[in-house]
Amino acid sequence: MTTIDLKVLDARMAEQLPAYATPGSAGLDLRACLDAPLVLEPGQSQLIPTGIAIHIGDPGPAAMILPRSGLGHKHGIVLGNLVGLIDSDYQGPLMVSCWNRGQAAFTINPMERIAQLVIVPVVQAAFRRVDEFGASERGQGGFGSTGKH
Ligand SMILES: O=c1ccn([C@H]2C[C@H](O)[C@@H](COP(=O)(O)OP(=O)(O)OP(=O)(O)O)O2)c(=O)[nH]1
Ligand SMILES: [Mg+2]
Repeated sequence: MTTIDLKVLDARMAEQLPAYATPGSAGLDLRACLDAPLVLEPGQSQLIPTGIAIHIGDPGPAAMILPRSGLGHKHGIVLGNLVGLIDSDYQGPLMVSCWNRGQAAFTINPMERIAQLVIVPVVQAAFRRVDEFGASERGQGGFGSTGKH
């Protein structure tokens, strides 16, 4: 288990800090720290505060914000940026871009769970400039190039 510094920016979040719902959960649900219900019309997106900030402080891990499957599949509520990537040196408020890609208006209620945070390992790479790559089985083949006879 990795420990990450967290600031409570909205007092309501003090009672419900992000926590894994089950021992095997990969994601921690993020809540909409709204003062009033927010109606997202079809096609509309809105940046919503989560009431917390995190500082990972180590380039090894990063955090990703992903949609919740139920909201995305049943109601078309996904992320305006598709995936949110939280840098290890970011210290500002965690924000969720909610996008209603569906056909009907959807109301987000205060403190509703709107997305999930996943902590992932990151490899930072240095690039070594070369003129030729060593041979590989795939070479330059891509975009459906495999499995053809
Ligand atoms: O869904 C998101 C995505 C990003 N962030 C924060 C954390 C992240 O570290 C920072 C910058 O995000 P990103 O690098 O994806 O955005 P950018 O458009 O490249 O902005 P910047 O120039 O600040 O890097 O914004 C969020 O709070 N929520
Ligand atoms: Mg950036």
